[in-house]
Amino acid sequence: MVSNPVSLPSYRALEWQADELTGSLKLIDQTVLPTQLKHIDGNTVEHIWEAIKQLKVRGAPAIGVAAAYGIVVGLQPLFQPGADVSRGEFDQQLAKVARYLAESRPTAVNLFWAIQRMEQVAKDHPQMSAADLQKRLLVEAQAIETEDRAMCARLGEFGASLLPANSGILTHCNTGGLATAGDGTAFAALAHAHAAGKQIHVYADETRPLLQGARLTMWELMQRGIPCTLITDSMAGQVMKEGRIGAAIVGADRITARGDAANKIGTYSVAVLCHYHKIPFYVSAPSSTFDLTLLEGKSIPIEERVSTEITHPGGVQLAPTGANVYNPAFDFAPAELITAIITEKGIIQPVTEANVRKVLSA
Ligand SMILES: CSC[C@@H](O)[C@@H](O)C(=O)COP(=O)(O)O
Repeated sequence: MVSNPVSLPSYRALEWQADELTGSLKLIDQTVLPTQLKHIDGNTVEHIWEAIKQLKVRGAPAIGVAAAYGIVVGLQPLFQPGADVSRGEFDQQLAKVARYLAESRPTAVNLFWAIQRMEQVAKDHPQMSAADLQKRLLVEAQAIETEDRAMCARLGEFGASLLPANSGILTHCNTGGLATAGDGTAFAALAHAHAAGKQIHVYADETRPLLQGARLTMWELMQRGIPCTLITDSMAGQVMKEGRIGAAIVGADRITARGDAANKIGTYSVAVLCHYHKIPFYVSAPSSTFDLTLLEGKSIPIEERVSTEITHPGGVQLAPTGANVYNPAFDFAPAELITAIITEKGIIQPVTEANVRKVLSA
């Protein structure tokens, strides 16, 4: 195992900021990166909902952390100076805010996992006053954030141990510090392998249509001094055929009990290409990304996004007015195409239902 310590990125996708009475969630607006490093202030639950919906904050783990803080922010309006908030009133607002946030995006299960975890705190403390419970919920949101950071570090260590040295590594979408509270999932493996002197060179798919690879992963790789090259999604097969790629590693938004892994659209193509070229295809995700209530990838809800993301990239019209568009934001790689799934609890290999359940229950 590679256990070289890796420093965290200097930028933080999300940061809780609080004065004595209220707090808000400071977010990097990821829609304007890399040309602008701009922050937004998530000081209402509507702001946070919008930020998730519009991908200002994105990436499965980061969405979960943002939703946890979103619950705290959504309950704050109850506590006006002098207000005596009853527990009934508090529970009603909690349910409302939880339902609202759950409607922001459908695929990343970390969103629902974090919301349920926050709601469970209230269920576990039926006698607690509203004011104390509000404080306790903030502690829970902070714990979700801290745990995510620790999970990223483990994913980085485990992932780096699998990556071949002196090799090109292909990645898709963005799985770094911008997508998590820490160093990332798949990205953490790249950062750890680089820090350990493995001499890797990262090939980043641009990741159509919203270009998380070109805009965000390239920005993060360059910020961290990791050697990297940008390619379009359609070049992945060619760079593999040229022998430039020793492994591919991606993140996930939801992984089923049998190990089918949903991730950004285009991931399935990468998995198929890896299979054809006999290149290991790794998925890296924390346990909060697993949905053991689902067996097969085809049951994962796939978000469909607006057609203008394809017809008008960056606001510039590219397709004829009125063109029919299909815009699924995710696909899934079936377990059979995944060499191993890296989790903070260990490496799942081969990817079978029995192994998924065994590693996750460790
Ligand atoms: C650590 S992030 C893993 C995934 O969430 C990531 O690969 C991805 O697909 C993100 O999609 P996005 O639509 O940008 O939220």
